[in-house]
Amino acid sequence: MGRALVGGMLASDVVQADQIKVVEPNAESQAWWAANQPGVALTELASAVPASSAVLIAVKPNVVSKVLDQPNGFWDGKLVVSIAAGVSLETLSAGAGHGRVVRVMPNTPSLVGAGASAYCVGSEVTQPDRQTIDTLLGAVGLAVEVEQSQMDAVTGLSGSGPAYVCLIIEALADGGVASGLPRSLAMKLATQTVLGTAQMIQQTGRHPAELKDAVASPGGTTIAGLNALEQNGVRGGLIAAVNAATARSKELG
Ligand SMILES: NC(=O)C1=CN([C@@H]2O[C@H](COP(=O)(O)OP(=O)(O)OC[C@H]3O[C@@H](n4cnc5c(N)ncnc54)[C@H](OP(=O)(O)O)[C@@H]3O)[C@@H](O)[C@H]2O)C=CC1
Ligand SMILES: O=C(O)[C@@H]1CCC=N1
Repeated sequence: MGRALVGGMLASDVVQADQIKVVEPNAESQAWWAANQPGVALTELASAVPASSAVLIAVKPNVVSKVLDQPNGFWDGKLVVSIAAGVSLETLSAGAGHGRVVRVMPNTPSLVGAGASAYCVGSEVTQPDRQTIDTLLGAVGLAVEVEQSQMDAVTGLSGSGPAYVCLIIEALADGGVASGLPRSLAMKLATQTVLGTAQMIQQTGRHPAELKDAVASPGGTTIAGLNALEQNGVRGGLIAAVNAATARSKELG
């Protein structure tokens, strides 16, 4: 996720590579950064943080407190931003030793400037800090401020959502193959159908149910397909997926 955010921010020109320092202990990941983002410096936490105004923590949730556990005053004057699922503002504040902390839930389409991020802020976050967050996240897609109480549900919906949509696209393509299309054509058509439908909903502002009805001709193909989806519990399955991921985000916290 850290790669997607940094990649998206660099592509949008909101930051330059020489403004970013990456701390990454994993040798394979270090090699990835060197090969794919050669302008970004790989360094250690002890030298990166003192030289930075803002820090983005993109490690797994159970590692966040370990990363924050540094000598007294280490995080003073730094805007500390975490993208870890379930990790609360209170945990971030306790680890950083101040309330200039931001909890963000981004998603992977940030890599191509089409992300959806929600964030909530700690007690000492200033208006300029909010602008910084809006600028950085806004550069890679939609950025909205929410209440912390909404973050687990955001995680279950938009944080995990790209995986659900990928599964849907893959399954649509499988259906095309099962119905006789070559794999590459089926994948192309499935992907463009999901993209185009999302754009149509966004640009027309019309309700998805209305747009769905417009596709279904009486006695036609679409209503036969919709009937199969309902019989197979797709709607209930997606609702259950968001609920399960929301519950898991609560557990991680
Ligand atoms: N993937 C996604 O779509 C999203 C993820 N997130 C959040 O982003 C965070 C990262 O997730 P994800 O990118 O999937 O996980 P990854 O495991 O791919 O990335 C985490 C990276 O942090 C490294 N790391 C481990 N310990 C440290 C440390 N002490 N200092 C610096 N780096 C360290 C890991 O190395 P190593 O592999 O050696 O452990 C790894 O390269 C999680 O908290 C997750 O909840 C939020 C939104 C969406
Ligand atoms: O699966 C996860 O835990 C992370 C958080 C949201 C998306 N990926």
